[in-house]
Amino acid sequence: MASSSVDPAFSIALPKAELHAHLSGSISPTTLHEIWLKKRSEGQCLDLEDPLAAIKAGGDGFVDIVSFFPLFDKYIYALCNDLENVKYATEKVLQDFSKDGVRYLELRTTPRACVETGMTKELYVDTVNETFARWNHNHTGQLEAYPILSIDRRMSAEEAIEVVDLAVKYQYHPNQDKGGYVVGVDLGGNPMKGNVSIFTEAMATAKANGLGITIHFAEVPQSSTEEELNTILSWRPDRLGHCIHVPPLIEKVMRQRSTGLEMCLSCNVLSGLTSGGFERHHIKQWAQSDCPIALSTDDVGIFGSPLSNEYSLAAKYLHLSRKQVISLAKQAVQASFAGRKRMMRLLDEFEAAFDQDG
Ligand SMILES: CNc1ncnc2c1ncn2[C@@H]1O[C@H](COP(=O)(O)O)[C@@H](O)[C@H]1O
Repeated sequence: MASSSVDPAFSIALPKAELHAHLSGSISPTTLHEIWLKKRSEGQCLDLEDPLAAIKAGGDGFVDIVSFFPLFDKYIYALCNDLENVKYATEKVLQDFSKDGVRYLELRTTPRACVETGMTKELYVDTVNETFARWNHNHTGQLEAYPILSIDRRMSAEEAIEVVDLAVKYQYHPNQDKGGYVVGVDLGGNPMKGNVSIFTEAMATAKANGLGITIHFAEVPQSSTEEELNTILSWRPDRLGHCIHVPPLIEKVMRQRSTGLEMCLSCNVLSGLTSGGFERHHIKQWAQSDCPIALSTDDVGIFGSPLSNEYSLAAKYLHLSRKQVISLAKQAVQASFAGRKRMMRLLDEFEAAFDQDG
């Protein structure tokens, strides 16, 4: 492999670890379109617009953040409201990440129920876990995938504990094959909603059971009060996602702890969560710290930027050589909840091949 610039072929070939992607936001418009056609042929979803028209970014790929969150509740969840389609969409998402050269994936999802189809939260998690189990079994040596269960900020304390209980029930234990693949718990959802302090008990239970903890952090000014951020830090999270509006004192603690950071460039820029475009993205400030950075896609089905493109963007805006891009990919592995040894080996092999040719 010649030592030239970071082009798309290089970014796809790079063995990548994706740590911050939402299952329902990673379903491609094409897959949603297929589900929509199937449902319509069965006389369902007749009032729902074609996903190929409904999920469209505006000019320059801009996605309006106000209509972003309702897109899930009103649209994507109406299509993926039964176990058959949840399974189908999950398989398609795993295939899409694999095609993009992702070799390790932590995919987060919120347990969801639907009375009309008989889908319970437990059946939802069971179906997702089973799909991951089958994938990992049938694709050894390719993409290795693990679910993370998300608590939504709108949930009650009891609902959050229910999510953690499911995560424990389906937890991944590396040395004993119990069939579970869940490696962690996330807190996400609309950052304008909720009071995070009610989730302290749920997070303590997750931690006590050895699950990884990752939290959406300082996404908008309203969710960036010192009170909220200090509450989250008191849970000793392993990783933090987005980290846009971090006050200096909080930043100091994160740097001291070398907390893993999930950075979603396209999501932040295209949704207007950050200002100043890619050029002024806060990844530049964190690149100078000891915090491992995991470049991530967040919702590739909506923002349309696969992980390989996120690496190309980082190379362009941080002015990275191929060697430095490989180091960045290793940082993501350092922050992962499983599979580190295998991924480091893959990246070392990739680097050695690159050294020989370059
Ligand atoms: C700006 N980025 C974001 N910030 C916060 N939460 C987000 C998000 N993007 C997605 N979600 C959360 O993920 C759910 C969809 O996937 P699952 O149904 O769980 O698989 C959304 O309902 C929202 O709660």
